[in-house]
Amino acid sequence: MTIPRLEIRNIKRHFDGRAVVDDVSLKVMPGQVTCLLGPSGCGKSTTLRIIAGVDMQDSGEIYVDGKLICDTIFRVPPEARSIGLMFQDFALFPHLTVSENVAFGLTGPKKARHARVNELLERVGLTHFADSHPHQLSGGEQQRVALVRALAPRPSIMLMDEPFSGLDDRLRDDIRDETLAVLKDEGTAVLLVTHEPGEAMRMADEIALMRDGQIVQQGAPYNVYNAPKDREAAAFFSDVNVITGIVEGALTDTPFGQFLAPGVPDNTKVDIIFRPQHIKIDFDRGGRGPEPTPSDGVAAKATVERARFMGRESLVEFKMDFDGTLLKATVPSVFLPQVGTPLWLTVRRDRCFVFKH
Ligand SMILES: Nc1ncnc2c1ncn2[C@@H]1O[C@H](COP(=O)(O)OP(=O)(O)OP(=O)(O)O)[C@@H](O)[C@H]1O
Repeated sequence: MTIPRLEIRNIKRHFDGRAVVDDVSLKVMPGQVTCLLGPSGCGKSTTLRIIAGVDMQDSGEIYVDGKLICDTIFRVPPEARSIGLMFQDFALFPHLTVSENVAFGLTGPKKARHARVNELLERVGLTHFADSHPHQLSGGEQQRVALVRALAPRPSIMLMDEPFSGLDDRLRDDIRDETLAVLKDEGTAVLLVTHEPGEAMRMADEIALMRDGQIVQQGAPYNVYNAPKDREAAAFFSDVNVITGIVEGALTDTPFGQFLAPGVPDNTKVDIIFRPQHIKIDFDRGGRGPEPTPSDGVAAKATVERARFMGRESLVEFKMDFDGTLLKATVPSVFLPQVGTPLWLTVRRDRCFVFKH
């Protein structure tokens, strides 16, 4: 088995008696990008600061390549951890040129340092800015300099805290993709903190979803998105629709047909959760609606409440005939039915999640 490049075990950190990081364990494999994803204040940055060595855990251990680098007694100092850091306010040194910034953390013979700086500037297309000063560069260019400055000493691990949040939207996706390509070229293990699910989905090999100081779910983006652990985990990634039902014999009846609720006791209230893109819309057919199908179950009648064009897709809001529940459906491209139009909805049953209420 490959040894993780970075492993933290049972890290805890309290501030004013409150567990801000509450027993967090995590592994990052060589060449892998793991995103620590969660809402503001859930303890992501504190976890990162502890790994970087700028904050200290109350208990727990940190290992690099299987070797202990920090517990509560033994502590390798931050500068000896072979960890690169990149934070939102990545402050380049204003009085140094771009190449001097990149060369800053390098040691060894001058020729080798020079070659490394040139190689990295070429890699991110900034060779022509080598002798410029940071203020002469755009935000995106400065961000790329910060990236290669952090990577110059070939850290085996990179810790990144919301590194793209200072960039404007149009730039961000390109910079993310380029950053990812450079990190993969270098084979660095990356732990990236973000509160944006889209960023995590785009960058991560593995997502660790964090809430209230704990990792609640961890896995490949596809799995975390398509098999959320609970309602909150589902709702962190997109809008969700919720209908409720009562369990009887491990099944719950809904206007969309029956759903399995394995292991849930009788008379328990459950939520059936599904994303707006997993609703299918069909015509009224004189009030009959479509026939049931094995994959989509039964159709339920609804009336259009509102329809908006969002660019890539249209968002249609429905009021369900059965109990007035409001559901949201997204449809690729343009679909703008009149308010009040009766339509029939089915849901992708394999994309529905049943959780206890
Ligand atoms: N030095 C400190 N002293 C007291 N409380 C702190 C300290 N550092 C962090 N906290 C608190 O710990 C909690 C978690 O902070 P942290 O910065 O780790 O969260 P986060 O998930 O990274 O959120 P954000 O994305 O907003 O930075 C917050 O409530 C914060 O106020």
